[in-house]
Amino acid sequence: MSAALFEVEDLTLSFAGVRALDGVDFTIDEGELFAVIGPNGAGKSTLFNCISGIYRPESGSIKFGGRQLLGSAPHRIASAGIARTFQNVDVFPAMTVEECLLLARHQHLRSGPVASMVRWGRSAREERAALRKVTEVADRLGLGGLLQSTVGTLPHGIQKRVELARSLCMEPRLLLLDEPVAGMNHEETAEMAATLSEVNSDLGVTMLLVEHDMSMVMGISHRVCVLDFGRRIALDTPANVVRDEAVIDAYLGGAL
Ligand SMILES: Nc1ncnc2c1ncn2[C@@H]1O[C@H](COP(=O)(O)OP(=O)(O)OP(=O)(O)O)[C@@H](O)[C@H]1O
Repeated sequence: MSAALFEVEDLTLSFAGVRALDGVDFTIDEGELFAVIGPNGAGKSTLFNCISGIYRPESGSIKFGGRQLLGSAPHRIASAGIARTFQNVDVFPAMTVEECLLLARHQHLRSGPVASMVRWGRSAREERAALRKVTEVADRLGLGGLLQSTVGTLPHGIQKRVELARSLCMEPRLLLLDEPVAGMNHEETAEMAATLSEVNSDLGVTMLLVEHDMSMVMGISHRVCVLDFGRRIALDTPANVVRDEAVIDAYLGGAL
């Protein structure tokens, strides 16, 4: 890990007088697996929506690779190298896994529509490269044998994997993971945690994880930021965060 890849400074946003984010600061290093936790209503989704350009904060700064992201449209933020997954599975149920992943990959194809239709020259090469990338990502996530399966017929845990694969096909430098194990059983959760760890360490994808499953968060994260009522109340290693008095109070000792 070296210089900070991602910097959030003094981020503030209110909804009808409720401070959803109140002067939040943190940085994420290149290669880091960084988690944000907090009780319901702490501001985690608001933070994600500010980073992906869906909400515009009242004040503060969000920098990625030194570049200011505030004011950029969501598609520009995505093409800058920030991909995200959603709390609820957000995949096209009628598509095959392969089609779903190719669609994500198409963001990287530079050929115009005419060349794409006749599939020649650069377009044909890009198409082959896209298929190679999709197959490589699918194999890594254990989806290699399911490329021709229809997404909507697959179990929830596998659909969450397809969603992760889709975001990895975009080759992000930063991956925002919104509750990646929500609704998963114990076994699926353990498998997803292992996959995220591998993707982080083997592919070097920097990750910002929001998750309620504390044992999963504490097991795979390098550092954990804790929000409560929109304020950062702790930022430390998992081992120190679980001992932090303010964190224990915010969770009433229940979740940790
Ligand atoms: N679009 C909105 N309009 C009004 N209030 C909102 C909106 N989005 C969030 N809030 C409020 O902002 C605060 C933070 O909500 P947020 O959804 O960010 O919390 P969270 O930590 O993601 O919670 P959860 O764990 O339940 O998903 C809450 O008080 C919430 O009611």
